[in-house]
Amino acid sequence: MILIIDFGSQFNQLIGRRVREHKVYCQIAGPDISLEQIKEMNPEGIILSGGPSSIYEKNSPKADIKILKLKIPILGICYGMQFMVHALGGRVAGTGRREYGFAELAVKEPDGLFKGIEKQTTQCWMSHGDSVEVLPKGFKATASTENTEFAAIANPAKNYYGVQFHPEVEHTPKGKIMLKNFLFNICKCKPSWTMQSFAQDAVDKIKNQVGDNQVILGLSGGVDSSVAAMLIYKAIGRKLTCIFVDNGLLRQDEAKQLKIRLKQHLDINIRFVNASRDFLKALDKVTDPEKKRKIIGRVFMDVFEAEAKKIKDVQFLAQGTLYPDIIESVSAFGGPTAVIKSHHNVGGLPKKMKLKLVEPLKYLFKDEVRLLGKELGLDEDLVWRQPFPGPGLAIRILGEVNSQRLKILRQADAVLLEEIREAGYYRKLWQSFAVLLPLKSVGVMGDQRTYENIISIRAVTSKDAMTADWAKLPHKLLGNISNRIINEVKGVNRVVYDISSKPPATIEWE
Ligand SMILES: Nc1ncnc2c1ncn2[C@@H]1O[C@H](COP(=O)(O)OP(=O)(O)OP(=O)(O)O)[C@@H](O)[C@H]1O
Ligand SMILES: O=c1[nH]c(=O)c2[nH+]cn([C@@H]3O[C@H](COP(=O)(O)O)[C@@H](O)[C@H]3O)c2[nH]1
Ligand SMILES: NC(=O)CC[C@H](N)C(=O)O
Ligand SMILES: [Mg+2]
Repeated sequence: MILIIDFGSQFNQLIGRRVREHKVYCQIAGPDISLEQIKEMNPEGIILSGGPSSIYEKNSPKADIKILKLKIPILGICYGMQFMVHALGGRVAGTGRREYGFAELAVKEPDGLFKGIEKQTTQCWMSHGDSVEVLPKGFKATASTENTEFAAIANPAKNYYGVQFHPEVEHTPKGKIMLKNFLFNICKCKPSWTMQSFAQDAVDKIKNQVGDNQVILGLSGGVDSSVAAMLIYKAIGRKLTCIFVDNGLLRQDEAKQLKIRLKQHLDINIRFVNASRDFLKALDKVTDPEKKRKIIGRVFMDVFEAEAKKIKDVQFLAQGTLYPDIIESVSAFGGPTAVIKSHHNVGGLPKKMKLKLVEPLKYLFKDEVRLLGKELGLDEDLVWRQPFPGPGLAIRILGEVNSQRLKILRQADAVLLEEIREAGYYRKLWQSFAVLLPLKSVGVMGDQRTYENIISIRAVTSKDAMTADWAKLPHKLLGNISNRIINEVKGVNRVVYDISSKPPATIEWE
């Protein structure tokens, strides 16, 4: 396995992905990971990620410099390389020669990271203000750009490599080869990590973690929690009880349909709990998005704890949390990445919890979970279900959430989904849904003045929800959706289309 030490780069999840694309398992840890922990993990190689800080600043994140004595190959990327240089006695400084975006990389020798890259120059993608000025002993420059003499460095005797640019982004076209060289030629990894081996590993880990205890799992009918349920069921069988919570924030007929479907496809203990009243009561008059999310996280937990009490020996709560849920929710390792929004299952959880978490998917991305689902034999329909957030319609009703507004949004959303499905767009889109705005506008219907609600259509394409683009839906389809919503949903007289990407917007509106 490869250990990635995260200094707060926006791209660290991408590094992980790239490593796994080469069928090598990896884990990401904060710079505060101890030497003992690293030894226990016994990685074949360590990748030090980039980060927003400058190494010569007093409080910049630093890993234990003893990792440089472990005789494990190291690849430092950007800040990661600067950390390594600084720790080994070289010099890093803000030279004023900043580089953002494309740069032409002149490779000195097709060896080490650059093995197989025959061409003398290739493109790379840069994002830095600091540069290496003096190399530590034993290092040489292996590539440079116009502004950066030490764009890539190596100490082959020790298997230490550093790059100032980012090999993990798509804009470095040969980045894949460089990472491959690091993994297979330098670290001598074997490409043996597959979804199958991941599943086996995950099952073993679950067994270890929970022992003879009972586990409850929040089952939403989405792909993540369904896959988590299958893994845990494999590990502990009937000691798993799934709990499906109707929080009153689900889409039209969803609770009913899910009940039927879940029973059909997953032969597992499932309890259905209707807690709509608790959720709606707690959300009464609340308009702030983060408050809504925290309230929902808390009520979910109240329900889970109450259910746990009804079963003997429950100490664990399992969830289908994925890596992007965590990235956006927490300021990673107390450090540099910012909180974007509190996903109900991560940042929305209460600080003190009686139940311990089991989250077998927390290092995976959605497309990986879908592959895993397929591998485990999960029903096609479930594998390809569009994601639906736990806080449900509450974060798609801007402003107050009440039963009247829920009714409007449910109807509009049902029309939208029906049209999207009929037009053959459901699977092509990451998500497609309706949002109810906290505004009214004037219209004229049957010669009468109306003053009614506005629905926004949101449809996006994405690979992993970290970034997303608004979908270029055909005008005819948009027209049909708009017509039908205005005609069929009482209380709506205007429909708009959201044409913002993520970033700078997010997929959900709250
Ligand atoms: N209605 C619900 N009842 C029980 N647990 C839920 C419910 N909604 C969400 N959860 C829990 O919160 C986790 C995160 O929700 P999320 O929507 O991200 O995942 P999912 O529903 O499993 O999959 P998808 O992203 O495809 O909807 C779920 O995996 C599940 O454990
Ligand atoms: O289970 C969830 N609990 C949450 O609190 C939550 N918030 C956002 N999402 C889903 O995450 C993806 C990214 O959403 P954003 O671009 O809005 O951050 C999108 O797919 C969102 O639907 C959530 N899922
Ligand atoms: N992307 C990075 O890792 C940047 C490193 C450092 N902050 C610099 O500006 O050089
Ligand atoms: Mg969901």
